[in-house]
Amino acid sequence: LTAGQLVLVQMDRADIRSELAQMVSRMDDFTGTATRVILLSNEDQAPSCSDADLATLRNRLFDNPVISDIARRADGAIVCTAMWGRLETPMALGPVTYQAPSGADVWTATRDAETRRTSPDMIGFSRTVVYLSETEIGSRVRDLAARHPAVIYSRGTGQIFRTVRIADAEVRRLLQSWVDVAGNDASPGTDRGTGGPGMAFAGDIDRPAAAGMTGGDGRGETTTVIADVERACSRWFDVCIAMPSAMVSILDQPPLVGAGIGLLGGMAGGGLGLFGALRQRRGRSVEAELRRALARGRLRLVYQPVVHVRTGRVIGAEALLRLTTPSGRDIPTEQVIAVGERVGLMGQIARYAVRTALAEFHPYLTGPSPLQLGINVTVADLIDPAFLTMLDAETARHGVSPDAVALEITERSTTDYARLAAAITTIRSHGYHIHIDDFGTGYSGLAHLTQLPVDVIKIDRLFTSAIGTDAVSASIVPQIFSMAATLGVDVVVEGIETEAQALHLAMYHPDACAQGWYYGAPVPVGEFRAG
Ligand SMILES: Nc1nc2c(ncn2[C@@H]2O[C@H](COP(=O)(O)O[C@H]3[C@@H](O)[C@H](n4cnc5c(=O)[nH]c(N)nc54)O[C@@H]3COP(=O)(O)O)[C@@H](O)[C@H]2O)c(=O)[nH]1
Repeated sequence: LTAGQLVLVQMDRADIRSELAQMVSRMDDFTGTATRVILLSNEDQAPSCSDADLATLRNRLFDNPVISDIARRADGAIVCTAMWGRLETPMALGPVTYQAPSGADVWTATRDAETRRTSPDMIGFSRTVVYLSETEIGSRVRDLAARHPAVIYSRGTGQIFRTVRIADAEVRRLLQSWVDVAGNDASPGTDRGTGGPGMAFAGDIDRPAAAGMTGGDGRGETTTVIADVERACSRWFDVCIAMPSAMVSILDQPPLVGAGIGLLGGMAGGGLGLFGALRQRRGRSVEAELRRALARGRLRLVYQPVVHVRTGRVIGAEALLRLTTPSGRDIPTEQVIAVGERVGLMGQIARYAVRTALAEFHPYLTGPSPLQLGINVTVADLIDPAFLTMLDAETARHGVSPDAVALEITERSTTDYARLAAAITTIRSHGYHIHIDDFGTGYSGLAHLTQLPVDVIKIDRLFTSAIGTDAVSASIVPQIFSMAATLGVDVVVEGIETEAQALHLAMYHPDACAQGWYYGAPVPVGEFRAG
């Protein structure tokens, strides 16, 4: 086993402890705000869901950006919310994921593996349920955890609430077992748990689950193994955060390297207890494909028409990324974007998309009746001045007016709304448009939307799939339209698939624009028809 095959990444413990302390203090902020809002709302005098009650809840919502909605519950169902008003059909609350010692019910964020959509955390006590803003929490946690993976869990029960940059199910399971062993005896405050990783390590090292340490398939993949963990717990709430403080990356291992790693783990004992193996073969192969495709210009774009509902006229298009492997396998775009986000390639993807889209779609963006092209970018791109410089250069190069380009914000988080709002203002002053994508799933907090000077909101297909049915989510669509009218922004309805949905739109929202398979699937530029 040569030294070159093992890289030990030992992070600075002092750094990690200070980062943990900050994270715990942020968590205390969120939970403290949610608790205050719940207690205040429980004491309100007006009857639940009366006009006066909803008005009070709305004011409270505007004042608390970490909350994305405040709801009243009765008989295990949400009956009204500050954002959506009284629901015609109460929305049943699923089983709680955790009951805090205080008696509060907690539903933790769930992420749909298929759609990658995240539902927010909710905390309920008595008649009030607050929805924590996924955007706020996610971005602050991601901020602080930018350099480290982390797992957030209950000290009382060891239940994992959330993992940050720990995607592999196996590691989650192993962290869970570490939490089970070490979590219960952690003392409050930002001190290191006394259980220590060695305890879990002892049980895990020989298990087949540690297969990452047995050498893989010898094709030279990298395996990362978490070797040691630091953690800190809130003094006030039942929440702890654990971060790996040492990781071992095994590079280009020959088939028998695992034996060596096992030996190293054995020698290091509790101090460097190897207690988890990360196998990310699938993720890594998508990453490798993505990197190769970016380097060789093999990423493709397809274009989906956006139509004006009343006239049926194509008024624009959205550029959507496609990755096909040399062997002809299409990798789902959701997966490509997830990997791009995880490995920090989104900036490159956005630049690639801008250059490619303007180069191949520019004939539709110039001339007497230019279309408008939506290009997906992240918040990080919007606030990067170099991105705007590149965009200006590319539009000028292809003779495209900035007015024909809309940047669609796909990332569901931001670190700083004031900064994002300032960046949006600058970009719009150059003539570009800003669209909020997937409205209803991310930036849905009213308080946030009013801070962002955007041109269009695109209603997520999650809601439009219910159009014309009796589902609760269908009743949300008219409310989004009235909110958009109040804010003076236009609406694009996404995911229209059927004639019935299109007719419904034509009847009730004829001046909206829409997108979906009914009007046209995403196609390569050569197959795009504007007429
Ligand atoms: N940052 C970037 N994100 C990108 C880019 N290209 C795409 N994306 C985002 O990836 C997500 C998945 O996109 P995709 O698989 O392309 O799916 C899009 C459409 O194909 C699909 N669609 C369109 N019409 C319908 C429909 O009628 N029914 C239905 N079930 N699906 C439909 O929806 C996706 C469009 O989503 P949106 O962007 O929200 O309008 C997606 O989140 C993309 O945003 C990229 O270059 N950069």
